[in-house]
Parts: sequence; structure tokens; C-alpha cells
Amino acid sequence: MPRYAQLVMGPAGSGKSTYCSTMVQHCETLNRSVQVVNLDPAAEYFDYPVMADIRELIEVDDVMEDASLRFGPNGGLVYCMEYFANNFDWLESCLGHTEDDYILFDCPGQIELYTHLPVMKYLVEQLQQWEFRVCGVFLVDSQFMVESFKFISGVMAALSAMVSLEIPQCNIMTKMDLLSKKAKKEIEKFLDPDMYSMIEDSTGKLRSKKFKKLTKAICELIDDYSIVRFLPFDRSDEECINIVLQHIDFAIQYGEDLEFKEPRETEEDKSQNFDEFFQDRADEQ
Ligand SMILES: Nc1nc2c(ncn2[C@@H]2O[C@H](COP(=O)(O)OP(=O)(O)OP(=O)(O)O)[C@@H](O)[C@H]2O)c(=O)[nH]1
Ligand SMILES: [Mg+2]
Repeated sequence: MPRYAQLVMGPAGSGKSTYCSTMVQHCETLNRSVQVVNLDPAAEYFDYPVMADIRELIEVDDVMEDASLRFGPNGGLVYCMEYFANNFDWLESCLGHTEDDYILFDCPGQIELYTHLPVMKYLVEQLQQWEFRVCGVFLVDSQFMVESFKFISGVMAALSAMVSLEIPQCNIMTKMDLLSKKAKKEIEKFLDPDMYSMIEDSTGKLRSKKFKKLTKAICELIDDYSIVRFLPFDRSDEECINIVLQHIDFAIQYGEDLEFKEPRETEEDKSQNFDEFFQDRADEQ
């Protein structure tokens, strides 16, 4: 039986940890069990219960304080992730071997992890060996996407994660609740991949003709191949959260192999059935 995983990635502050806690709460209301693993060695705050925390293995502060390594915060984080990749047995012991597990991995925000470093790829391969079906979930802050050239850099970041990880990926625009009405309207065109080639810079911030041409050419390329599309994510809108979850479930075929479980009868149900049974008997006589 397969197990299921979401690799929650994206730039610093894009809302990864908030996404994880929102998803856990949403799944609770659906009666689905979802667990979270914190993979950010520099994490200071998150409000979901963790099944495993990378800081038990290694912490950025310890690496930075080590006089022989002399790393700053970013180099320190990369060192931690490489150390993690050499110690996957720690993760294996935390995850156990439960079938039908559904786990969210809250990853760090260093963008280089998703562009050219091999650590996340190693993690994906390892999870696949443990029979996980993995979906990449790439988050981008919607507030930085309102202008076309910023949108393209978001698309490029999502695309490089897709290309380097080679797994199904859902790209998500977070913090939609923070956008003004005007900005929401503006961003709608970025949610429809067929519209990318129509995107023009309305702010007039792009002065260079060459830059404008490049932006247009990239948009057309992405449009032609339907490579990247984004789903909106508003943490205060259950319907919106559900649509994102359904897309991800579909990508990893969650639910197709689940065995049908008889709903558990409560004591109340049992006594009700009992009463109905005797009522029926009484009616027959
Ligand atoms: N209003 C609103 N705020 C959000 C949303 N998602 C995240 N935030 C806020 O954005 C900030 C960063 O969110 P985090 O979830 O910590 O982001 P992160 O990607 O985990 O950040 P790093 O782990 O540091 O890379 C926090 O102050 C959150 O409360 C959202 O959907 N709506
Ligand atoms: Mg975080």
C-alpha cells in the first residue's frame, strides 16, 4: 500500500508553515489524518503538532556557532540540509512504516534548495523508495505577483523546482486574503494559463524595450506549453482550501487504493439499531 506526501516548498515567508497548519486543521474537519514533519532547521515558530522535527537532528544555531565551520545563516542551513541528506535513517525511524500515511513536509525557505542543490531531489528519491507518492507544493506570495515581471520570476522559481524534482507539482498563490479588490482582479489573469501571453505590464515600471520583449516571449512560451499554473489559496476560505487539496490528492492518486472501512458504530447507534429491531418485530406480530 502506498503512502502519501506533500513537499511544501517556496521562498522565505511565502506561507509554508501556515499552509501546513491550515491543511492539518482542514483535514481534521474532514476526518482525515494528516501529519507534519518540520524540515526547517532554523524554524522558530509553527503552530501545528509535529510527528518529527529536524531540529532534533541538527540546528542552524549549533552549526553557526561551530568555530571550525564558520557558517552564516544561509550557508549554515545548506550544511544542515546536507547533513540531513546523509542521515535519512533518522527520518526513517521517525516515520515508521505505517500504510496510508499522509505527511506534509514543511521545508526551509532557501530558494537555492529548489533551484540547483541536489538535497531535495535526494529526499524525493528516498521517500519514493519508502513507497511514498510525493507531490511538490510550491508556494508563492500573491502580493509579489501583482506585476508581470514579478509574476514571471515566481513562475521561473516554480518551474525550476518542477524541473529539478521530476514529481507532480501544484503551484499555489498564498495570502489571497491580503489582496485588495483591485489587486485580486489584476491577479485573476495570472491564474489562467491561457492568458499568460496576453500579460502586459500595466504599471509602466518596465522601461527597457528589450526587457519587455523578453517578458512577453517567456509568457508566450509558458502559455504555449501550459507548463505552469497557479491555484489561489486563501486560508480563511474552506472551499478554496478544499480545491487545493483535491488537486493534490488527484496528482498522487490519494484514495484510489484505500480500503473501505466500515464506519464504527457508537454505543448510541447500537442501542438505536436494537430498538428498531424490536420495534420491527413488534410491528410484525
Ligand atoms: N493574512 C495571511 N497571512 C499569512 C498567510 N500565510 C502566511 N501568512 C503570514 O505570513 C508570515 C509568514 O508565514 P509562514 O507560514 O511563517 O511562512 P514560511 O514560508 O513558513 O516562512 P519561512 O519558514 O521563514 O520561510 C506569517 O506572519 C504568517 O502569519 C495567509 O494565507 N494569509
Ligand atoms: Mg516556515
